[in-house]
Amino acid sequence: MGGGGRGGRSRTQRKHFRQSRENVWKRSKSDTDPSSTENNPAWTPFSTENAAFDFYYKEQGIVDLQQWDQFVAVLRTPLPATFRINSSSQFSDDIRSQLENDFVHSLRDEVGEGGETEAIRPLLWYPGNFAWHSNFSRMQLRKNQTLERFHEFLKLENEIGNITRQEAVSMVPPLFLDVHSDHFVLDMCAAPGSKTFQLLEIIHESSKSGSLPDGMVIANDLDVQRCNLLIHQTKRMCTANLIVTNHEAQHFPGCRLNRNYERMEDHNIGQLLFDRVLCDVPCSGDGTLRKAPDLWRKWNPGMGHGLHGLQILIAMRGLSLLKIGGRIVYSTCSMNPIENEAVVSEVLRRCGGSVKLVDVSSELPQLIRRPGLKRWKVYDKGTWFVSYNDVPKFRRSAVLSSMFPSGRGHRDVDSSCNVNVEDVTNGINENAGDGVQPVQNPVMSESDEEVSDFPLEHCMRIVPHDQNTGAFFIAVLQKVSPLPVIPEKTKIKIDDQCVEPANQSLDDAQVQQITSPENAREEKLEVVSEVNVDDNEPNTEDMEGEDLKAVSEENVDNEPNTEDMEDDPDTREEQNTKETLVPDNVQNPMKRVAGKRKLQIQGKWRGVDPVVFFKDETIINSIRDFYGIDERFPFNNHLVTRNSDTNHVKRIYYISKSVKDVLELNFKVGQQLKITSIGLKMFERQTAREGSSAPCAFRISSEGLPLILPYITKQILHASPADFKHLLQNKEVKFEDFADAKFGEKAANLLPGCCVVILGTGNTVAVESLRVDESTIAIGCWRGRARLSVMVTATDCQELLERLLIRFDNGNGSSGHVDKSSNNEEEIGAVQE
Ligand SMILES: C[S@@+](CC[C@H](N)C(=O)[O-])C[C@H]1O[C@@H](n2cnc3c(N)ncnc32)[C@H](O)[C@@H]1O
Repeated sequence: MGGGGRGGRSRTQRKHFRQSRENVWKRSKSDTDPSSTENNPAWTPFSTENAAFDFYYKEQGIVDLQQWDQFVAVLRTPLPATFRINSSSQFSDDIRSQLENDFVHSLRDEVGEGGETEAIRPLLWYPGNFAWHSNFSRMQLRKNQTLERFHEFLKLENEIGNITRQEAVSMVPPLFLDVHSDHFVLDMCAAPGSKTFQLLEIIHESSKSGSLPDGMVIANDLDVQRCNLLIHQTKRMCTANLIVTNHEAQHFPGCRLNRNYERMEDHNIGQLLFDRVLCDVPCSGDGTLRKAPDLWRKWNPGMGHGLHGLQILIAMRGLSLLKIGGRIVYSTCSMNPIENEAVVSEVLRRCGGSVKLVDVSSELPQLIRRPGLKRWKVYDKGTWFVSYNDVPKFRRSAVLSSMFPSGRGHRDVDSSCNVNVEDVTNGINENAGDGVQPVQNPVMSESDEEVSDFPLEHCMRIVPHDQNTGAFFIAVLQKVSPLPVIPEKTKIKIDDQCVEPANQSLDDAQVQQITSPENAREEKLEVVSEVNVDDNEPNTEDMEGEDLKAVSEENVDNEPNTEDMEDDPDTREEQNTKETLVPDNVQNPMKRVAGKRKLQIQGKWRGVDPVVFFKDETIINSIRDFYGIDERFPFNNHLVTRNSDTNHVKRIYYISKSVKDVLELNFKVGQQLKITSIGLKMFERQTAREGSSAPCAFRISSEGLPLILPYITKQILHASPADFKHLLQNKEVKFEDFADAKFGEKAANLLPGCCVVILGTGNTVAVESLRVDESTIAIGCWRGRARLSVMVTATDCQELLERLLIRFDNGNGSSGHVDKSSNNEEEIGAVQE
């Protein structure tokens, strides 16, 4: 958390920021002797002392002074690693039983002192006990040999998507959103996507095999590279109900049809409004000090001040996009009241009774939380202010009335417009910044200390020493009526600094579409290419608040080994995706420039792959016929591509009805949404080098298989566990080498090309009559001239083998280990014959 805002930095600021980070590392490494600390879990190369921090938060009273020592002592220790089982995974029960029956005992025996240590245990407050706490820090998991098997398990399951490594407190906000499977949810600041993943899990939880929930999630983030991380994270979920967008949350498009259009057209949605909004805003991130100890050196009170204005704007935009009766959760991983209670108060003030703070004290009762603060002060340049009245005029551009409990004075000053979004987005506010050292004798202003009139005790503060976590702030708000209307004449300039008047709000339910500055910046060139996400996943665990490296744009998607496949010219082109500058006056921007990739345009967004409905009947019919796809599986308007040249389509994505409705609306409103990723990769162009005798040019992707599986009637085989395992272990098996000769024969009788192999129960006679349901295990294969080859990644093979071994427990001593040697690290493909 709190790493937000980098997207708005200028190049020079980014350079300074990088340099200062590097200096922190250099300084701190030379301060310490790594050899003596290597295996010490408490070791950190950073000093965890910061006098300004103690001074500031003691005065703010975020914890009772009697508890201060305990609070900071815990804050200075490394954070225990926590993780969550994906509740919608078909393997969630297997994983849980593996944890309970194996790891709980083995880890306790191995590392528990005298056996009493609870090495790993479920977090009782998480519904269904899907979330788990370990007593080991990330460093311990990496370094401690006895934990190796557990660490490997976490890494593998995380990669597959069966579990997500995520900080415990970061799991809390989505739980208070009360999401239902038919909800439209907006995750405004979503990257790297751990909460988006949770939201998707909830939406998918009760879906039956082959059906999709009615709801959907739009995950938005300002930062393109972080968006790519999010796409990678959520790809593990295999969902057709997700759109990823790339906007400034405070300017998120309204997508509202005008009234004439509404009358003329029979459409599903007239405006993009949401049932739930998650507003996990960029913040100073001091709640993550336990996992990001370098923050101790950098921390100063100004970090929070600098983000306050942006946080209000984002929350207000979220509220304006929320349906009446809908819920919004505002959260930060900061402990600073200026980013928390002050923001909530200002939002309530602006909404004038149309929004209420919800008392959720009876929800998740096992989660220990503390009430929000009702009183706090504002610290600026050596002075504590208890009221805005005492702030000298020359400091009023940095110290805003909205920062105070009463918010008094905000009507006199256009407070939010005084905040430079560029600065606040960066977390750098020169005016508000303070030195690290506290002033020895701070001045206190004269006025009486203010107390908020709002029921801020309904906000939740989670503190580290209550349940051995990081710190978090959460407020749950409900929109009970339309937001206050803005009189026509006060619909003020909408520029980078200010979306709305300081004391009034734009409600999309009432106000016609606004022209956001972002919409106007059509010329912004950012290459966001179709699923150009590195499968060699950077560890996105707990990335909130961390500076992220760019994700490779090279497409190493879930493709079979290219060595074995014919080179597809289109693939080559897409893999070399790089921004190509096209002169502004170019007539047809989609035209190919010799040897270079065309500049993609998605509506008004240049440099972004377009989203196009795929309607090529010839291809669709060939796919339907080849796999015998049941007519009940809806194709019409559910297929999209990211290539407007439909003759060269490489991948076809499947979208749910909810996503389709949003996409259709987006076309009608002039493509206001800048879509980075949409839907589920369902089909992928594929030919074998052995000569493309395959009648269908498209294979089914591993992500799409679970959804379409119940509707496939051709090119499908049921294998006995022995043959299924044989396939997974060897990756390619000659037809005559299968244990079950009939199976080999059936494989040989398939049409050449992609096919699906389903794991049977062991009885070779009965397997054909098995019904496909949520528990069915199936893999994509390639029927070549003489053999079957699996078309899933080595990691997936390994995971499936482990599951098989646990399920069937055949006791033959086979390790089930997959030989990765003949393959590219990630991919297994149909092998040349
Ligand atoms: C606290 S992190 C979000 C963590 C995320 N919700 C999760 O659980 O993985 C804040 C995010 O806000 C993004 N951000 C910063 N300024 C933004 C803005 N103006 N609009 C949208 N996103 C923004 C940052 O790129 C960052 O990814």
